[in-house]
Amino acid sequence: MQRLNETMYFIVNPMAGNKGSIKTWKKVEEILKSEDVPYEVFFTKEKGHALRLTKEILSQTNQKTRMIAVGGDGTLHELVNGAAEFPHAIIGSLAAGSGNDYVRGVQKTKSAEEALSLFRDNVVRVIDIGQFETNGQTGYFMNSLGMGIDAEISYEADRSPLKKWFNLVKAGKLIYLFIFIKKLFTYRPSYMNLTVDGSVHQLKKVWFIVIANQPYFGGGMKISPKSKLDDGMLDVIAVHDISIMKLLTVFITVLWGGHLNINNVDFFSGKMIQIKNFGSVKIQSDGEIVGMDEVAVEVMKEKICVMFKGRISL
Ligand SMILES: Nc1ncnc2c1ncn2[C@@H]1O[C@H](COP(=O)(O)OP(=O)(O)OP(=O)(O)O)[C@@H](O)[C@H]1O
Repeated sequence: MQRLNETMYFIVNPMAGNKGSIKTWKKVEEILKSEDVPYEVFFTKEKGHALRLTKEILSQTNQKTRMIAVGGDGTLHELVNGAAEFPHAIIGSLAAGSGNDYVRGVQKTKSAEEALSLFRDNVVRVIDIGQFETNGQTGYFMNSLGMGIDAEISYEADRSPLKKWFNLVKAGKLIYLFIFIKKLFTYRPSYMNLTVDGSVHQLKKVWFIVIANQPYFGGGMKISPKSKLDDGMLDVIAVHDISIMKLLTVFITVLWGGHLNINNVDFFSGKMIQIKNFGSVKIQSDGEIVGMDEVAVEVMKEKICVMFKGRISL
């Protein structure tokens, strides 16, 4: 059996959570020091740096190695993409971003202290992830991939000068609500072909299609309540042919997962999924924009090892 590398590796995105990640890291570093836990820390300098650091660290060892993202789902997304081809990687996260759906839906810890104690206990499991190909690029997602208004909101929120102001008054998530309301009146739902394990669904006026590996997306919305991390399947939620008022109902009921009872909120489950949009719309993967209009997704069964608290079957 492979030995465990005693050193824990932390990759901190200093910009995550309006720089709140630094505060989280300092608190955790104090505990690590006071308890003599071996660790190394790296601070990212730009987008893409966490992925490169993860590859560099993992290529220098073949011992089982704990790689921990300190940030939000964007930082975790980079760690997963850097680690996916290294079977000795073990993934964890200290929630310090604005969404933190990975910690909410996969790792299931409620505080940094609890997460740290989980990392030290080293309770692990191997889970599925999604692999996508879009516009000639491939990558992985841990939480979900979406095409439609969700990706357009992500894109605009990240670039909005208002984000800084919402963050300053500690209401960072409100930028997404603000842009959602704006998009309700400007976004044009489009025609999409959705193929799930060979069955083609021609959908009109699609607001968005999300392919989920775990229940949560968008910072706490229970988009796919039935998703399991180890079933070798991905779940697909397609919202189409509904009025703006009904879409608002979807965005309220999704908070507890009640949206699946609404007409034209369709649910599918499959291993290979393709979406083709007729028009021009963005694609997000764990909240990061990865492409446009056409994507092929496949489940990678039991691809990655994560630290995990909770029941064994989700
Ligand atoms: N040093 C850095 N400077 C700027 N951006 C960075 C840096 N390190 C990582 N990033 C990028 O920051 C983005 C946001 O990271 P993350 O999701 O972890 O934080 P967040 O606060 O939850 O952000 P958001 O509210 O945008 O989701 C990611 O796209 C990541 O690649």
